[in-house]
Formats: sequence, C-alpha cells, structure tokens
Amino acid sequence: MILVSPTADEYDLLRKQLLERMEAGNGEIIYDIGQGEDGKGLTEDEYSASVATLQSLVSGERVSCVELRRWDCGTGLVGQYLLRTELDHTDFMEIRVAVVGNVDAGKSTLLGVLTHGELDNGRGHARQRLFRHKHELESGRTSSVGNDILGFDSMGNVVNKPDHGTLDWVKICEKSSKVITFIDLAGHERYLKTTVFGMTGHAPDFGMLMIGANAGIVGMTKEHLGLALALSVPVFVVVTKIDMCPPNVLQDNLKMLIRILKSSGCRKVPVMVKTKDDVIVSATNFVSQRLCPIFQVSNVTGENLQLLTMFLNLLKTRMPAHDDKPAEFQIDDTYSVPGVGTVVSGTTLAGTIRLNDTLMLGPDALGRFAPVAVRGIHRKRMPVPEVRGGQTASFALKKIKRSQIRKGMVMVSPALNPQACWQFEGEILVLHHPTTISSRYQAMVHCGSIRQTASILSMSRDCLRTGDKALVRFRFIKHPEYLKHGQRMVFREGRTKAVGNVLRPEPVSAMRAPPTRHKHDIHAHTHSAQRRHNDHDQQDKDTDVTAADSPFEVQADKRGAGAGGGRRPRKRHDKPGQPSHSAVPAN
Ligand SMILES: Nc1nc2c(ncn2[C@@H]2O[C@H](COP(=O)(O)OP(=O)(O)OP(=O)(O)O)[C@@H](O)[C@H]2O)c(=O)[nH]1
Repeated sequence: MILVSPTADEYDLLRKQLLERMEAGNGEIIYDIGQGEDGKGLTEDEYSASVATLQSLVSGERVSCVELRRWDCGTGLVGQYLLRTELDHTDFMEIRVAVVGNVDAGKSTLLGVLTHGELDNGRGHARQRLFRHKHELESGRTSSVGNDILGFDSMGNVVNKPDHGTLDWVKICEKSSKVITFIDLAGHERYLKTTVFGMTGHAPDFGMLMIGANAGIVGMTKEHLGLALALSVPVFVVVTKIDMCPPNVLQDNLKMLIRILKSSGCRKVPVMVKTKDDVIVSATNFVSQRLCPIFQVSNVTGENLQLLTMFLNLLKTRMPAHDDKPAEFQIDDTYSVPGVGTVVSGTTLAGTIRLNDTLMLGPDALGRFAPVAVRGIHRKRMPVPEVRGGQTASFALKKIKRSQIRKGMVMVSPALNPQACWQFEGEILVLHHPTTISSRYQAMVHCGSIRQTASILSMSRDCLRTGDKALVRFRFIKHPEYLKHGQRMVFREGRTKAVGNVLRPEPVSAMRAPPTRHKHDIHAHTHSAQRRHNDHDQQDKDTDVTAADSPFEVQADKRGAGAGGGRRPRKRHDKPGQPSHSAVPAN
C-alpha cells in the first residue's frame, strides 16, 4: 500500500530498497505490486498510483519497467513487473543453457527456430544453420559442442534479426541486456564425452532437456538428466514435435516423464507450463532446483514457443560474480586466428580481467605457470575492455603458441600464487559400475574444463560398487592440473560413472618431477569414512540412470532403504558445480 501515496521519507526508503535489490539481483528483479501487509489487493486507482510510483522510482536510473502480469486476487488487483537495467552496448547479462537430449529430439532444430525466428519444415530445415562440421550436415547429428545466442533487450524483446540467414553476434550483443548462450551438446551416445565436457567445462546455469513427443524417454535422455542432476544443474524439459504426435502417445510419454521426475532419484516437482502465469511462477522459482518446468512445443507450427521464449527471458544466472576477488579464468578451447595469434576461450570464474592485464597461465607439463598478457578481449565475438566473474570470453594472447596451451589450463591472478597438482583427494559417489572399482582403476576425470585420465591410488574402502561413497585419492596420468577445494567432478569410463567433489588438491613444487606411482595411505580418513559407509552399505542395483525401467537413482546414495524396500528421503549432498563456458571463436 505504501506505493500508493508514499510520503517523502517513505519514497526515499522505497527507492533505496529498490536500488539495493537491483544490485543484489545483478541488475534485474521482479517487483510485486499490490500485495501489502494486509494481504489485500488494490483498487484500479490505487493500482495505477502504485505503478506510477514504481515508474518514478526507477526514472533516471536507466531501468526498464515492464508489466509481466496483473490479476485480481479476489480482494483487489495485484501485479508483477520486470525491472531490468539498460546496459550500455558493450555489456550484457549472460545466461548459459546446456541443451541435452537424445538424438533426434529436435535440439538443433529448436535452437535454429529460437535464434533465427523462422519455423522448421519437419525435415531438418531449421537445424541447417547450426551445423559446424561437414559430417554433421550429412548425418544430421551434432558431434561437437556448439553455441548459439539469443538476445533480449531491456524490455524483454528478442533482438536476433538474421540477415540473409546469418546472425551478427556483435549486433545482437550490442542491442541486448541479456544474452542466452545455448550450449548444444551432442545427443548420440558416441559423443557422450563431449556432452559431459559441455556440462562440466562450460558452466551451464541451466539444463534444457529435450524430448521428442513420440519417442519419449529413450536412449540418452536419462543419462543426460542424471548428469545434470549429479552436477546440480537445474533442468527444464522441452517436449518437441507435439504437432506430429498422437495425443495418447503424448500423454503416456508425459506420464512417464513425470513419474521419473518425481522418483526418489530426482525428487523434482514437475510443472506443466501452459500459460504466461505458469511461465512467471516457474521462472521465479526455478533456481531452487526442485521445480522442473515442462514445455510442450512444436518447431513446425510454433505452438508454445512464445512461452518458452518468455521463460528464457526471465532466467537469472546462478553463478556468483565474485568480481572483487582475484581473477580466475578457465580455458575450454584454443584457437589460432590469422593476424591475431593464439586465442583462448573460457569462463571467468572470479574477478575482473582487463585489457593488458598480466595473468599466470598454466600449469604446463611440469606444473609451472608463466605470465601472459591479455592483448584483446571478446565476449561473444564483441571486443570489450574487460570481463567479469560469471562471464565467458576469448582472450588474444601474445608471444605464446597455441600448442603450449591445452583445455583445462587456467589464467589466474599472480596474487593467487597458483599451484598445480598431480594428486588430489576427492569424495565420490558411484552412480554405476558393472562390478567393483578398486585401487589402480583408471577413468576420465571431468572437473571444470579439465578432462584427463586419472588412476585411483587408494580408497577409504577396499572396493566400490554402485551406490557406494568413498574418499578416493587420484593421480593424473599425463600432466598436473589446477584444482580447487569443493570443485565438482565426474569420474567416468564407458558405463561407469561416479560424481563427487574435490576435497584436497595436493600441490607439488612446480619444478619437482612427477611422483612415481605408489599406493598411498589414507587411513586417517578411512575409519570415519568407513563408519559413514557402514550406515548405508546397500543395494547396488538401479543406480544406473540409463536403466530402462522404473524410477532411477541418480544421486545414487541408496542408503536407508527401510523395511519393505522403501527409501527414506535423503539429503542431496551436492553443491552447485564449478562454472565454465562455451567455446566461442574469438573473431
Ligand atoms: N514435425 C516436427 N518435426 C520436428 C520438430 N522438431 C524437430 N523436428 C524434426 O526432427 C528431426 C531431428 O531434429 P534435430 O534438431 O536434428 O534433432 P537433434 O536432437 O538436434 O539431433 P542431434 O543433433 O543428432 O542430437 C529434423 O528432421 C527436424 O526437422 C517438431 O517440433 N515437429
């Protein structure tokens, strides 16, 4: 009610609170009108007066104010407004969405339709623009991690305007207040390594799980959903091809989807998004990770695509900027650009990196870091003077060969005195393994943009089966890496999958030779870990997210199966994954 006719003091207080909220919300908030302390709505006049006050509060602040919805709550009018900062043309908010789902679910098609604003013909017309490799064009299958962008202005309008079928990224970024980067991950099992790399190395804020309406939950769908859950990436589902699916098949597949989402392995609250109100409610509650909005769309008729677009416009990044901390940038790709030289792309995990800053690049094969100057910065191909935590970028580097840089390396502030490690201790949970894992077992560690085989030196248990959790000491087999406590990791090889956290990197002196392989003792941890594990020493079945039947256990800790086989609810032990980015050629 205070918005209706505030006194001068109240007005100042409202303005102060609003600007604080805008800052805390990284330049964007949803403002409620009419829901006063008495719980009553407003009359028409009161509502208009409140909106006028709100507009006056943000005037002079370069903030857009757009009505999202207004409705009668039974006792009067209430409404919600999107307040978004109008950024200057070199800056924009950045949201990364990993696009996953089985082959032929329509991933590339949906991205083509969303970013080019032109519907598909059902025979692969829209996806043509997105393919990056010749063999993809021929087979229609995505094999590499691709990126596409969708820009929204401060009013929430899409700014993508293809010119003769091609999009000018710089123009999109200049006009945008918010840019959604879609990380199009391969759907085929053969490219699972790429998919996992995309999910860990490109730091998605959200996962968009695509399902073909008539195919339903097939192939890699569960695997991809499981991966997103394991990495604590909130997921929304887009069911495509509703134009060509018989209603009974669609209903059966939706039922199956809901059953899986609600199962003890997922513990999600599915929400069918059918109206604008559903979009606003789901978008505003989405970061909580519990909610799983489901959209049913057609890329051919365009049905419900406007709801999905509105949802994307309202998404907010999950990645804290930490821009007052020392700079940290993780490299997920390298390029050689004629006339520019070596270019690296990746994600700024913390701090602010400015043109001509000198950062420490490493670790090399001996674990060393070398100073390197940043000669050019691009965000989504647009030259910018600086990049902040949470943002992806490409840097042009001087006097360094591309061959000296590999994915997984970092560029960090010299103040961090970075150390590489050959070995580290992690706590892992085995999601699936056909038999048992023991010491010396080797598999690929994915951690941020690091992707390297590591072998198990020792474990807090003799062997590990599906569903087991343990402290494990790993050693990289090729070169040392830069790791940090708390980083999320995936350990996988074929159908074997484990997820966990890095607990203790073991830095080595940069110049010392790599340690020889020997079994290390981690008995100090063994007893307490063993005690914990005895608690939930349990069944080794159905942790496999690829299992075809019944609810699956993605988080796998199937401890606590009570009498009669019922499972008690359990706590997620996961923390949000470490961020990263999408490989964007700099020029
Ligand atoms: N009728 C109809 N066809 C669609 C729709 N969405 C996609 N398609 C068609 O489905 C086929 C597969 O779509 P893609 O976009 O290549 O599928 P994908 O998931 O990207 O496949 P991968 O890149 O191999 O992972 C294409 O022929 C599309 O034209 C839709 O909503 N309706």
